Amino acid sequence: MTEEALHGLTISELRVSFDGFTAVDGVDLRVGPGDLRFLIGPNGAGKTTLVDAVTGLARATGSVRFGGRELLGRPVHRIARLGIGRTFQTATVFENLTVVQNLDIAAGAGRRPLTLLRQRRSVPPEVDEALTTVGLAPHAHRLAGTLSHGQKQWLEIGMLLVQNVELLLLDEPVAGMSHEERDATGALLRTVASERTVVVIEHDMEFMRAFASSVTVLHAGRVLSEGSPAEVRADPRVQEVYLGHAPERPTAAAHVGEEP
Ligand SMILES: Nc1ncnc2c1ncn2[C@@H]1O[C@H](COP(=O)(O)OP(=O)(O)OP(=O)(O)O)[C@@H](O)[C@H]1O
Repeated sequence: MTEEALHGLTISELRVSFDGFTAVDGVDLRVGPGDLRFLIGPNGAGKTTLVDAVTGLARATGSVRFGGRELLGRPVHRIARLGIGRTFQTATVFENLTVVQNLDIAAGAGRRPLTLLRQRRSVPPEVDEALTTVGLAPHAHRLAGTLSHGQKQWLEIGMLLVQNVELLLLDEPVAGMSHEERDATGALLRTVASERTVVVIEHDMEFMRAFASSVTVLHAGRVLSEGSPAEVRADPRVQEVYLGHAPERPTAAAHVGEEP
């Protein structure tokens, strides 16, 4: 098996229905390692449901393969053990523990709770590395509850890194961030994506244009368009979905995602 076949994400004919309503309607998606794929689309397009299906939270039919293994049908914790991790729009960190303790707990999922909480003399190397990667080394001993919204998101990404997650699925990681935090997050995602597979659900089109290496547009549970940020911006179908009408001039494509 090639390196790419081993680590890429391949979704085929994915379907998720809720009481007869089909939220994800036959999606095919291929994301290779080293890709920073943005998943965009209007509200209700099925983005979160797709990620729920990949991570075992939503029952689905079709196929989702990662690392050469089928994920559909496995329980959530087994999917996590295969190196798949996600973040939610609201960061889920332990607010009363320090940054380094949060990372330590994530890194030592198999260790006993008391061992984890005991004060350590030194920081494990993978925790140290994650602290530096996500830019939280200067805040290592701060309580996570005192971090800014953006810093909490970075901590969550760090918690995935210390678990050796190879496929990261991030739900609107820059929502509510300042411009500086957003740029720092983009740079972080690029670093992370150079060694892992990263899928980002996003509504922030400016952020997408600045940092995506490829984009998939979902609409009504289906893939509407796919390509580079420039290619999807130039796609009249994408314009129509976002603006409610086809662009009058090709240059209007520059405004995908902005209010008409
Ligand atoms: N548990 C559920 N039960 C019934 N319908 C659901 C459920 N979860 C999602 N849906 C419906 O499925 C559709 C897709 O929702 P989903 O949250 O995946 O969209 P989204 O693209 O992530 O939207 P947003 O950008 O607003 O988060 C919506 O119509 C939603 O109401």
